[in-house]
Amino acid sequence: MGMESKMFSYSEVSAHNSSEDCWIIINSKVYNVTSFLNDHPGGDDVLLGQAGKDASEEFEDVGHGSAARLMLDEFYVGEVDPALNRPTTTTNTALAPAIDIKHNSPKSNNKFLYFLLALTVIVFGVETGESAT
Ligand code: HEM
Repeated sequence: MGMESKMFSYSEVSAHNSSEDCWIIINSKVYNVTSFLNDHPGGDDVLLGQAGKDASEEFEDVGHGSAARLMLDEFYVGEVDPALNRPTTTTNTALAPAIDIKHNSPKSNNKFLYFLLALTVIVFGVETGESAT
């Protein structure tokens, strides 16, 4: 019964995307709502529409009351790892695998690689600028 919470990546959560196994993310917390699908006052279809995804905005937009917020604890299974956090737009995630291949550690921090890339661009920019003058 440790206090530490289980960490999941977005791709791990996204595998739980069916009516037999339905996880959703709300405000960086992961909820297993499989058993709640039939009981949700807003219907199972809206939950299944968000299955395996970040439903923070959708959850807030509905204006869920305190009853709904209190229920969240019941379904809590862990958190999404901030280091593996990505926007829900699919465009950016496409970059991640290509960068991971270049790095031998699976725990590699892509932010650091992006920083190095930015630094390289800046340094080359300055060099080019200097030689042009
Ligand atoms: C674990 C997550 C969720 C829980 C525990 C939950 C719980 C509830 C509860 C208790 C209500 C009744 C009204 C209230 O108390 O505010 C409700 C209504 C509703 N929920 Fe959720 N909800 C969850 C996620 C979602 C998501 C992700 C969506 C949208 C994609 C959604 C859409 C709705 C809608 C549209 C209603 C209104 C139904 C109506 O008034 O006819 N819910 N929800």
